[in-house]
Amino acid sequence: MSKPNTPPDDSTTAGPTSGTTGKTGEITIDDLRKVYDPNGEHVVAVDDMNLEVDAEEFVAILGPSGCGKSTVMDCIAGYLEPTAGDVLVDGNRVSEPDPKRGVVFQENRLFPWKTVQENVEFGPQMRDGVEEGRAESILDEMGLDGFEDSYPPGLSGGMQQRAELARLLANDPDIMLMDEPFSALDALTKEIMQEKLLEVWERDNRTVLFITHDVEEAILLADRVIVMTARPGQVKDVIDVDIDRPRDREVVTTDRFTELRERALSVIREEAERALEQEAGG
Ligand SMILES: Nc1ncnc2c1ncn2[C@@H]1O[C@H](COP(=O)(O)OP(=O)(O)OP(=O)(O)O)[C@@H](O)[C@H]1O
Repeated sequence: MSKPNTPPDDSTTAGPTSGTTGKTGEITIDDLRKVYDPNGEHVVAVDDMNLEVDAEEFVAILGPSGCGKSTVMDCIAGYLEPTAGDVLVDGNRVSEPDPKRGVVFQENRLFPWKTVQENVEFGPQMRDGVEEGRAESILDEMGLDGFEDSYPPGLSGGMQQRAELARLLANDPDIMLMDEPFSALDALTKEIMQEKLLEVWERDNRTVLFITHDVEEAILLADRVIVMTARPGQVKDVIDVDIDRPRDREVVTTDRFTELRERALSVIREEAERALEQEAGG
C-alpha cells in the first residue's frame, strides 16, 4: 500500500487524539469507494460512503448481504486500500493494519497450536512484552479462568469467541472492529457474549464498529445503527438508539425498542429487495 500513515505501529506511543476531547478512536469515512476487479469483473462494492464514528461510540452496521459491510470494515482495519476516498482514524489516513484497531470475525483467528494464554499474550509479546498477570486477569474477566492452558480446538464455540475477545483486549485497542462476531453461536451463548461485550465496552469505552444481520442485536448494543443500501453500499439510514444505558435484555420488550426495530427492518427489507432484484438482473 502506498499511502502514508502517520502514527507508527507501536502501541506504546501515545497517538493523536480526537479534537479537543482527549479521546482516541474516532473514525472518519470520507467518500469511500472500493472496486474489486477480479478477472476484469469490476465489482463496485462501496461507493460514496460517508460516516463519522465518534471516539468511544458503539456503532452497529446493518445491510443486505453483499452490500459492502465487510469491505468497509476491511478498509478501516487497513486490510484493503480504498479505490478512492479516505479512511481516517483520529485524523490520520489508514494504510495498514495496527493492533490499536483490533478485528474479530465470525471465525476466530486463534492459533490452534498455542494455548489460550499464549494466544492472548502473543500480540503484546510481539511488541512491548507481556505485563505480569495481565493475560490472566483478562481471561478471568472473560470467564476463562482455569482454561489458560487449554488449546482452542478443545473449547466450545462460545469459549473460543471469549478467548478471541480476550486476545483482542490484550492489545488494548482504541477501536474494536467486529464482523458478525457472534453469528455462529447458539442463541444462549450469543446472549452471554453480547452481555460480556456490553460490560467491557461500558467500562472501557473503546470505539466499537459491529457488523451484524441481527436487528435486535444491533439495537440492543449500539448507540447508533447504520443501515447500508444494496451494493454499491453507502449509508441509507442512521438510527439513533435513544435507550438508556446500562441496558439489559429487558429493553427488547419496550415500545421504543419495538419502534426502532420496525424502522430498521423496513429500511433493510427495502434494500434487501433491491439486492435481490440486482442479483436476478445479473
Ligand atoms: N475479494 C473480492 N473480489 C471480488 N469481489 C469481492 C471481493 N470481496 C467482496 N467482493 C464482492 O463485493 C461485494 C461486497 O462484499 P462484502 O463482503 O463487503 O459484503 P457484506 O455486506 O459484508 O456481505 P455479507 O453480509 O454477505 O457478509 C459483494 O458483491 C462481494 O461478492
